[in-house]
Amino acid sequence: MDKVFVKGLRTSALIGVFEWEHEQPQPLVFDLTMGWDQRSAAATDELQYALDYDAVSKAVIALVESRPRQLIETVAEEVAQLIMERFQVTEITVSVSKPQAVAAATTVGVEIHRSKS
Ligand SMILES: Nc1nc2c(c(=O)[nH]1)N=C([C@H](O)[C@@H](O)CO)CN2
Repeated sequence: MDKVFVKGLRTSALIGVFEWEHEQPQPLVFDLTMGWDQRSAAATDELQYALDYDAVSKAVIALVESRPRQLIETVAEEVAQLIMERFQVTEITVSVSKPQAVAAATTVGVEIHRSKS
């Protein structure tokens, strides 16, 4: 299937298992790859037939910054479910990186893939 992607989407989140992590926001960075048939958008040249990556990005930032969570797995799943429901996406890969989590690593994170069969 065709894809629409968003890479390196920066958010500021209260995220982590430690108490201080719920007081001090830290960056979470998202890579999203979404299945989307591009033919209608290409044939009409109209945004209404495209998966609007700007609207997707704003929705992800609003969701991530809406409340504290412990695990990045939780936020990855919530992002996948939100995009699938709100934007009628049937297939998505969500990668979440937490660059300040492990001092010795450039970044750490999780990646999930969800699809509606
Ligand atoms: N698989 C995960 N491992 C860990 C997480 C997480 O969200 N998923 N979180 C932490 C802590 O919050 C850590 O980031 C603090 O540095 C540890 N392991």
